[in-house]
Amino acid sequence: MSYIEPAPIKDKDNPLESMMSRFDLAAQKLGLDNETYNVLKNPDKQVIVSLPITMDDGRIKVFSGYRVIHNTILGPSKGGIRYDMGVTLDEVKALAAWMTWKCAVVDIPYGGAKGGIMCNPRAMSKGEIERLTRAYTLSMMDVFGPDKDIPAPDMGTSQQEMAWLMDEYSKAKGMTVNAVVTGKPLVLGGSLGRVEATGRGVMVSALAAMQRLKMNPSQTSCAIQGFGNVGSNTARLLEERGVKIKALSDVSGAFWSDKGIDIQDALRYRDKNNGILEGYPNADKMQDPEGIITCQVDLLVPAAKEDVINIYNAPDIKARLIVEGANGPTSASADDIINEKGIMVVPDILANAGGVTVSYFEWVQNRLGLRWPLERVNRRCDRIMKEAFEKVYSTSLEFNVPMRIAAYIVAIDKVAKTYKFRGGF
Ligand SMILES: NC(=O)C1=CN([C@@H]2O[C@H](COP(=O)(O)OP(=O)(O)OC[C@H]3O[C@@H](n4cnc5c(N)ncnc54)[C@H](O)[C@@H]3O)[C@@H](O)[C@H]2O)C=CC1
Ligand SMILES: O=C(O)CCC(=O)C(=O)O
Repeated sequence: MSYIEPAPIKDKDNPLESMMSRFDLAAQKLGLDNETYNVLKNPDKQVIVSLPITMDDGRIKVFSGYRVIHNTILGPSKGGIRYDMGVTLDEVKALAAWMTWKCAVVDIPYGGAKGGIMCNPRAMSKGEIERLTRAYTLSMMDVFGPDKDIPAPDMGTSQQEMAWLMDEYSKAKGMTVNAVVTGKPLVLGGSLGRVEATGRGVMVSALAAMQRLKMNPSQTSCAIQGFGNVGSNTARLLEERGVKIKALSDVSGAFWSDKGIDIQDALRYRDKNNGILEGYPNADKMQDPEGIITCQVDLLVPAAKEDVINIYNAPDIKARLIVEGANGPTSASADDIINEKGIMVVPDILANAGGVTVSYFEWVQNRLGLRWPLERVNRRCDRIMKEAFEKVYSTSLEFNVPMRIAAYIVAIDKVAKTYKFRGGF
C-alpha cells in the first residue's frame, strides 16, 4: 500500500482571493488609509511544519501542518484547527484573516489565527490522530499560549483533539494550562454550551434575518449542507423553533423530504453510522449532492466548506435567505449574482461567530477558575450575536452595501481605530 495521497481537488475559487476582494471593497468604502491597509492585507506570521508520524502498520508518514496568525492588535490570536485533505497555506491564510474580522464583528478581545493539517482523519485510527495532534502541538510550542495564540476545533477536529493538545502543551510546560485551548471536554475546563455554540449563533442570526424579511419560522423551509458540529446543531435548533428542515447533506450525499426531516432521528442515525448519513432511510437521496444548494427552500445554510456557492450554481438558488454556517462558503465571484437576485446573506464572519464567542467565555472561565451555568453562557452569546447582527444590518443601510461588506466594514473600522490609538508603525 502506498502512502502517497491524491492531490487535493482545486477549489473553483481561491478562498484567499475571495477574502481579499471583499476586504479591498470594504476598505475602499471605509476610506481605509494605505498604511493600515498594507498591515492588514498580510498575515503577521505563517508557520509551516512537517510532522513525521508512525502509522499503525509501522511505516512513517509525513504530514504538512500550518498555523497562520493573521493579526493580534485586538488581543491574543484565536482560531480553530482543521484536519482535511483540502488544507493549503492559502486556505489557512484566508481562514485566519476571517478570524480577525469575526472577532472584531462580535467585539471580543482577540486577534485572528487558524491552523490545519493536510490529512484525512476519517481514514486514520484514533491512535494515529492522537500522535499527529501531539506532534503538531509540540511543533507549535512557541506559537500557542493562553496569552498568545489559542486554538479551538474546526472541520475534522473535536473536543478530543483539543484535550490531547492541552495535555501535550501542559506536559511540555510542566503544569496544567487549560486556557491554551478552547472547545475542550467539560471535565478539562470546557464551557457548557461550546459544542452547540456555533449552531446556536447561526440560529440566532437566521431568526434575526427572518424577522427583517418578515419570514415566519413555522412557515419557513430550510436546506443545510454539512451535518457535523455546525450543521447538525443548526438543524436541531432551527427545527425546535418551527423551521422545517427539508434537505440535509454531508460528505456521503444529500437527502430530501418534502414533509421535513426529523432531526433527532437523523442525528441518531448519523451517530450509529460512523458519523455520516450514508444510507439514511427516512428521506430520499438526491441524485446530485450539490443540488442541495439550489433546492426549493426558503433558507439555505451552507455549513461544510468553502466555495460551495459559486458562479455555476448561484443563478439557480431559490432561497430568499442564506445564513453562512461555514467559513467562506460563497465565492467572491458569486456575490454579485446573489445580490442581483435580492437574496439576503448573513455572512460567515457574523453568522458563525457564536463558536468563538463561547470559546472566549471558556477562556474567561479558565482564567478566573470559574464555571458558568449554561443559561448564562447562552444568554450572553445570544445578546452578543443579536447586537452584532443589528450593527452589521445598520451599517449595510448606512453604506448601502450588502451585509457581507457591511460586516467587513464594521470589523476593519474597529481594527483600524485600534491601530490609530496603539500606533507603533
Ligand atoms: N466548529 C466550529 O465551532 C466552527 C466551525 N466553522 C465552520 O463550519 C464549517 C463546518 O465545520 P464543523 O461543523 O466544525 O466541521 P465537522 O467536521 O464537524 O463537520 C463537517 C461536515 O461537513 C460535511 N462535509 C464535508 N464535505 C462536504 C461536502 N462536500 N458536501 C457536503 N457536506 C460535506 C461532513 O460530512 C460533516 O458533516 C467549516 O467551514 C468550519 O470552518 C465556523 C465557526 C466555528
Ligand atoms: O472557537 C474558536 O476559537 C474558533 C472557531 C473557529 O475556528 C471559527 O470561528 O472559524
